[in-house]
Amino acid sequence: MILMKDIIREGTPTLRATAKKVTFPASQEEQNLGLEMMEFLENSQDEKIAEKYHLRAGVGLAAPQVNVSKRMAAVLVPDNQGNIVFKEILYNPRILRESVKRAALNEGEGCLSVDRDVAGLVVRTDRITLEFFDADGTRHEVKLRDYPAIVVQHEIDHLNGTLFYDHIDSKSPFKIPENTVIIE
Ligand SMILES: OCN(O)CCCc1ccccc1
Ligand code: NI
Repeated sequence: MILMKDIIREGTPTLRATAKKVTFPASQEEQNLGLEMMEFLENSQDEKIAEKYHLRAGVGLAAPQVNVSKRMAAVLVPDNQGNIVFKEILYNPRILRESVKRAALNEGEGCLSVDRDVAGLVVRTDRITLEFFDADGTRHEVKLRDYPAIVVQHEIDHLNGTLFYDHIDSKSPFKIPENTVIIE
């Protein structure tokens, strides 16, 4: 199982690298990694298991975070009632369309690879059309908005070596740009 010790932190080069596309069908190793990343998210969101294994709660995990520079990520997004609204293992995720409207989480963002709080709004796209492939190479296209869309953008950033705080306006971190919805 993936533990916090397996998650690389700032300063580890892979976190700033551009990850490589997966070719299909994904190898057994790539399929196992996808499932292990999803298992980590489920464990991290289970109070008892998270406490037992000292896991930080995560709603997403990208392969570069476990030092594998491949374009794959797992997302497990709950709503405010704890019901899962988006659960996928994404291979070669790609944003096809972005709304003009922007969105940011009211409380900012964090990252399992960043062991410090970085305050400020992370302004992203409110609605996206996402293309991704599953382990068999089957193409999927889904429309996402608000929190699930924010999480997917955070994970795709990891595949391009971008971290959430790269988006924060250091001069005025809490300024709300035009046409931006704040998500509680
Ligand atoms: O890369 C995933 N990870 O660092 C866990 C945190 C994910 C995440 C946190 C806040 C907003 C969007 C996504
Ligand atoms: Ni992250």
